[in-house]
Amino acid sequence: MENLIAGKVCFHNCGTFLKEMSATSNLPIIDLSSLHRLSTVHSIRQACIEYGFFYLVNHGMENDLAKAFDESRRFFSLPLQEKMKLARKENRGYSPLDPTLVPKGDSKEFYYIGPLADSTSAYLNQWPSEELLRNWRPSMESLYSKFFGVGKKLLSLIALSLNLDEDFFEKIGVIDKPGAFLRLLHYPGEMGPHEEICTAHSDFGTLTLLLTDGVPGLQICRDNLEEPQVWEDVPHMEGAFIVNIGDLMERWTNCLYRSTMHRVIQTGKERYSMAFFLDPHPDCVVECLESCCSESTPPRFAPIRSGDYMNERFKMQSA
Ligand SMILES: O=C(O)CCC(=O)C(=O)O
Ligand SMILES: [Fe+2]
Repeated sequence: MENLIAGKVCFHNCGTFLKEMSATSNLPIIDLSSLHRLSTVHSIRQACIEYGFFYLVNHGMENDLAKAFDESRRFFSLPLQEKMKLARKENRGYSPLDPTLVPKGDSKEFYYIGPLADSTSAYLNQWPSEELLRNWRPSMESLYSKFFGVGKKLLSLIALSLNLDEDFFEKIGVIDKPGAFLRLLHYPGEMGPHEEICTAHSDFGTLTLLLTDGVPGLQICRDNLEEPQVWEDVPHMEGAFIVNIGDLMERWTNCLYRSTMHRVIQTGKERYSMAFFLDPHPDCVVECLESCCSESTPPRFAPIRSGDYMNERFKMQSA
C-alpha cells in the first residue's frame, strides 16, 4: 500500500527543480442547473478522472461574486496592524505576507473562516470589529453559507457519479458536520525572485470551489511525474467556479478521481481569489469505496481519520 502523504510531499520538495513546459487547459464545463442529471453526472465523472478540475456554471451565486470580491478587497486594505489583531489561530483568521510564515516562494496574504454551524467551533472564527468593517461579518457568513449550499449540491452529484446514493457523503459526516473553510486570498503582484506565488500543491480535503478575479496565473499539472512537467494555464471564466478534487476524495476513489497539482505563477499584477474547501468532519474515516476497488485493483491506502490526515498535511506544509 502506497503512502499518499509521503508521495505528495516528495513533489513539494523536488517538483520545482524539474524542467517545465506550458500549455492551455481545456477544462470541461459542468452546468449545475442542468435538468439532464444523468448526463451531468457522467460529465462530472469524466472530468474528475481526466482532469480532477472543471468549471462549474449556473451555480446560483453569479450575483454574489462582485460583492464577495469587494468585501475581500475591503478586508485586505485594512492596515497591517489591524489585520494582525486577527492573526491565524486554530486555522482561522489572518496570515500575513511573511516569508517566515509561508512556504518558500509563496507571495500571498490570506484569511480563513471556519465552520459557522458547529456550536463548539464557531467561536474560533475571528472577525474585524463592526466599527472597522461595517457589515463585513454578516456578508461573509452569508457568502460561506452559499458556498456551502453549492458544495453540498455538487457533492451529491459526485456521489451519484461514483454509483453511490446521493446522500452517501452526507451520511458519513462530510456535510452534516461541516469542516468547510473559506479562504480569501490576496497576491499583491510585485515581481519577486520566485516564479510561483502560490507553490505547487494539491488540496487536502474532499473538493474545492475556487473563484478568481480575472487576473491569470493559475496552472495545473496533470502528471507530476512526467518530465518535462507540463503546466497548463487555467483561464478565468466569468461567473464560473473552478472546482477541483482534493486528496481525501482521491483516497476514497482509490486514485480514480484525481487530486491534481496546481499553483499560481506571478504575472506582476495584483490578484484576488477565494477558495472554499469542503473537508470532512475530523472524525470521518476515509477508506476506499467499494465501487472503486476489486481483486485486481485493491485499495492503495489504509483507512484514515480525516482529522489525522489533515493535521499531518498542515504540519508538513508549515515545516
Ligand atoms: O489563488 C488561486 O487561484 C489558487 C489558490 C489555491 O490553490 C489554494 O488556496 O489552495
Ligand atoms: Fe489549492
